[in-house]
Amino acid sequence: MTDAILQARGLSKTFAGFSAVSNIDLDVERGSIHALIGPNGAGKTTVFNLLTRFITPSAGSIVYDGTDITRAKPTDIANRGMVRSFQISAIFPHLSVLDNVRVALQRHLGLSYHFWRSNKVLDSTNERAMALLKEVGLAEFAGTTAVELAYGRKRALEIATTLALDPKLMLLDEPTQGMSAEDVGKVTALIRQVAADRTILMVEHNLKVVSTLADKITVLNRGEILAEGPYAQVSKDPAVMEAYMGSAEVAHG
Ligand SMILES: Nc1ncnc2c1ncn2[C@@H]1O[C@H](COP(=O)(O)OP(=O)(O)OP(=O)(O)O)[C@@H](O)[C@H]1O
Repeated sequence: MTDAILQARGLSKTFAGFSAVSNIDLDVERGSIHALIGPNGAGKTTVFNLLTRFITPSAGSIVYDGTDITRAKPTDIANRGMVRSFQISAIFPHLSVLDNVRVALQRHLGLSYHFWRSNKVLDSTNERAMALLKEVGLAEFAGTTAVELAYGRKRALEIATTLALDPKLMLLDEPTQGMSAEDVGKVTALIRQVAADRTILMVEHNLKVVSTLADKITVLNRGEILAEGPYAQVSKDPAVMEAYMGSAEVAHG
């Protein structure tokens, strides 16, 4: 029996008559890493925006963890544990790495700014913030100003601030984009680690990352699902190969 934490049915989005996403059914299994791939303009970002309610579907329904969220507010969804990586991870560049995670924790707890400023409350989040930094391998950078972090470590900090919201389902938007091969390897390992007791849905252009991490891959093309399954299966699918032919992503692979 399947246990989908996220289920979309007949999801569609039309922009001024242009059908960006049409009639998509998606099942994200609890505890899995699920990747959304496809050539440029395939509709991946639109699907992410629909699932997280940044935009409203023209048709279809979305059920998250047993609740219909088709009309829910993005913040309600985040509070229920479906968190998109950049949603709270606008890193404050001039705060320390530790303070960035503490701010995220305080936001999760819904405490007011003034309350947050009390030393007692700050101390109480210290321990949890340090644990999160440890989890993403940034403990030794706790006192570093965020802006000074190398690029790969900034993404690790983003993941830590996302983890601060205690997500059940994390949506990662191209987590390895623009990274050196070394950083790609590190972030891949980090994603695998944080996925141990969570579900991950990711848009990712790097096919090597996808092939390493994803349990299931949904391939989008022109707003529709072209293929779905494990990497070994979809990568041999003639329709997928044709859709990728001549597209930039092949080079990334
Ligand atoms: N707000 C909008 N208004 C009009 N058209 C849009 C809007 N957002 C997206 N589109 C169109 O919908 C299609 C899908 O775009 P989307 O950004 O979801 O694709 P994508 O797969 O994320 O592409 P990329 O890999 O280039 O980021 C594109 O043709 C795009 O131009």
